[in-house]
Amino acid sequence: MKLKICGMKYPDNILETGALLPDYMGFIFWEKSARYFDGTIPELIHTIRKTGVFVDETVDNVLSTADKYHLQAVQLHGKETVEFCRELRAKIDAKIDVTIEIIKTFSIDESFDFEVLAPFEKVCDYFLFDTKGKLPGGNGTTFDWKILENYKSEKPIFLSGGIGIEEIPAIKNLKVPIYAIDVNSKFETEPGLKNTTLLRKFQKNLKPATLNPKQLYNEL
Ligand SMILES: O=C(O)c1ccccc1NCC(=O)[C@H](O)[C@H](O)COP(=O)(O)O
Repeated sequence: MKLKICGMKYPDNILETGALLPDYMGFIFWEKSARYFDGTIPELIHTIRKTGVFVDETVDNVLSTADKYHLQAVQLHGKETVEFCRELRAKIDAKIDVTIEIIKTFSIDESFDFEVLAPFEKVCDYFLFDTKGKLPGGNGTTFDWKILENYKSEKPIFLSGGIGIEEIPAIKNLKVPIYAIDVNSKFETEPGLKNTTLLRKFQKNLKPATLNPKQLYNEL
């Protein structure tokens, strides 16, 4: 199971967090966020996929930001449509020098209808399930994961929304194909500043040996 640490902001803290070798690191390119990123990303080991998080941006702005920061993944965290994702996918695929993953977020509450995902299957690489809240993201609350029983797709997901150390036992019992866990505010001392001691503890507790078989395929 992979780990994405989202909402990075400060260069020294980015380096310190990078030393934990997460699989993804997220940078928020939504100006209204307390974690809005407009700095310089320090050099990170290439195995960490730098991920830009966007909320209802234009395709061209997503692409130019991806170019500027050499992003390996873009996370669409607003109400982006299937057509938007298709156009973005086509423009990314036309690039010969880079591959950029598309992660499409869906904000989940008790009435979420998983049928809406079907047309997105072919135009994005992963779904990310976050908790529906006041803000598009970073609300710090979990959703009721029981609703994931309605997820019938084989597409691996990023599980997100208020995840902290206490959630690990429940994560290990989930029967959905989890590709990555996305963490953010539960590991902060202030918005954008991550507590690496706590993150290390989380990583250690999320070890693959204790995952269920459906989750383990991601480790092969
Ligand atoms: O974190 C933000 O400030 C944010 C603002 C607007 C859109 C997305 C944002 N975060 C994206 C993420 O991937 C977060 O990790 C995700 O929402 C979970 O955050 P949290 O509930 O704090 O764990």
